[in-house]
Amino acid sequence: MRRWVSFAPCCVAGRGMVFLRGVSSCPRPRQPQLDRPMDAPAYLEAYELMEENADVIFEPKDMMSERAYEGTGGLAGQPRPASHLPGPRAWPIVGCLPYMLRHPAFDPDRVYLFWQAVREEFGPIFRKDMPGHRPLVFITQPEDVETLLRATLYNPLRPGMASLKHVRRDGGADGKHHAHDCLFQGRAGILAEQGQEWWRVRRAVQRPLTASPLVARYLAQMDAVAKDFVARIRHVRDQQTGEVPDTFNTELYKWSLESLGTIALDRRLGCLQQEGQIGGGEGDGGVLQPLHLIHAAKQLLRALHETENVKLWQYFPTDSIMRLQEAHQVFTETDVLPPPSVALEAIRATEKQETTQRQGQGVAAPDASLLGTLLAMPGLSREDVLTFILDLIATGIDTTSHAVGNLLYLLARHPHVQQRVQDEVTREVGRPEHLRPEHLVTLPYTKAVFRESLRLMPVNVGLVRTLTHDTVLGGYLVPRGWQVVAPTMLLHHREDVFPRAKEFLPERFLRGSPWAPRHNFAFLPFSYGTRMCIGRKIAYQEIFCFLIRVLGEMHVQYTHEDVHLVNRLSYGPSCPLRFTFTDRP
Ligand code: HEM
Repeated sequence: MRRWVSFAPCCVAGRGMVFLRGVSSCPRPRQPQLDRPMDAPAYLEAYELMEENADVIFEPKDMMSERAYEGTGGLAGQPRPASHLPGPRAWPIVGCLPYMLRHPAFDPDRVYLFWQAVREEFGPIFRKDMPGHRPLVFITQPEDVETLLRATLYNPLRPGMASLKHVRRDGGADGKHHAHDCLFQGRAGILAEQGQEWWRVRRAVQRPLTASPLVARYLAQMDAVAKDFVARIRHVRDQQTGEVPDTFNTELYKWSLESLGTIALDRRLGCLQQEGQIGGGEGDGGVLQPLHLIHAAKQLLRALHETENVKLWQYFPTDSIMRLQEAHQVFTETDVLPPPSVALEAIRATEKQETTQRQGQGVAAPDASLLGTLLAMPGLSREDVLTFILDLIATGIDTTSHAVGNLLYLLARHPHVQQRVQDEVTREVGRPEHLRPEHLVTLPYTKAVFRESLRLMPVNVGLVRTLTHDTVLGGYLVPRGWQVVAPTMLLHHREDVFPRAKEFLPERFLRGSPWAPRHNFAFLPFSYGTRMCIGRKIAYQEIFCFLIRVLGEMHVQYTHEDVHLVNRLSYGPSCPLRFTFTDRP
């Protein structure tokens, strides 16, 4: 069965009001109608909350060119009807499948090559009709991305994750009763839910997840994980050549799970222990062993990728949906597997601890953990917290491990950039026993390198929204209910927006650069608005601990075949990342 890409949330792309400020000098192509449902006051709150929690990862002063974008802008006159949208020929029932499957650029692992070819043939906005779907509109101009995201700001409907919803909501693929049926109570969590139900949870978890002091409380643990990863590299690399084995992608994955576990599960899991030492994680009370956990997390992500791409599970229980259900249970059920689920166990431990610490009812202690804060949050049930933690695990592992893998690859291929990062890290941070929050904000060049790596080799496949009202995009009136996709690769590689777009030029993200992006909505790695990535602060902290510790101690080289991106739940590397690590003096 051939696969075609779907848009899982983490594939999909940020910043908050930074952009609103930064964009003021860009011409406003069109005035999108704002979807502000008068009968839904909760959504109105979203706007204020977004402003308060504007992304502070990328400071506007560091970030954007003030130059106006000189693109084609809006089209004068009446918009054309959607029926005039260009695109591959669509046949009754099969849509444009025959065109796609016969196209020389079509590769199910690299769908962006096909999209690029279609853009060349049909222009910057095109329509793709697929069997069983409403028409899908692809937009590749930053002005249209701005229109789309502003138009859906108050009610960001993101399609996808139907299989996760099925497993959580409808009692699982096998139709049997599972313990998690009562856990999820028919609710599917922020990844899969839309509208009021999505917002009910998102508004409660938004503040703790994006509050700098709370995330910074985990800096010491994430730093310890990064240091353990350096030791792990030394352990797994060839002692003569320094080259790591072709399982290194899995090592990155272990780092990511271990690092995320410090905040999401409030514990060290033990994924980076050397083989001889692997047992239960620290303070685990007998929960799953690290290797089982890694296996379950991998199975969850792989199965989710499959179920989101081939949806035969809607008609009968497929192997992929059964695997998704099985992996999901590993994190939730207490009676299926003898070791209690790691997520439930973490919640129980936190509840026990918090009950003794909490003075008043429903108020978390000032230094409460993320789990403790969420459990004390009014309006969030214990089941909501569990579901949310699972959502963090589902989205937070392959995104950061792929981002770091891509970054190491680009640094290995550009030794002069690597040298500059190392010089900056040595000068500004050195090799302290413990990293402090201020260390992470004194590395402008390293930040620029991180951004440029997310531009050239993005993690997110694209941003997707279902239109909640008719919207003019690229001069066409696209009807409400249609899905619109902004594919990252096609935006990030535009020569007119990113001069010398094919080159790795971190300087473009430094102030005053002649290669600076020409439009703010062309580069949204964490998306924009109320539905933007909620884990971006965590991702940033994890990745900077990694960079400081690994590049502070080692040089990285890569001598094998070129790496390109393949689409999974997020874009990942096409081959094993067999880096060579040598110790710096
Ligand atoms: C480099 C790393 C990452 C990138 C590039 C990234 C990017 C994204 C993007 C583009 C979205 C979709 C936003 C939209 O539809 O507008 C998203 C959503 C999300 N991300 Fe991330 N992400 C990263 C890391 C993480 C991490 C580490 C976590 C967890 C700790 C996480 C948790 C989530 C969740 C839960 C959502 C869904 C939010 C919602 O629907 O309300 N992400 N991310």
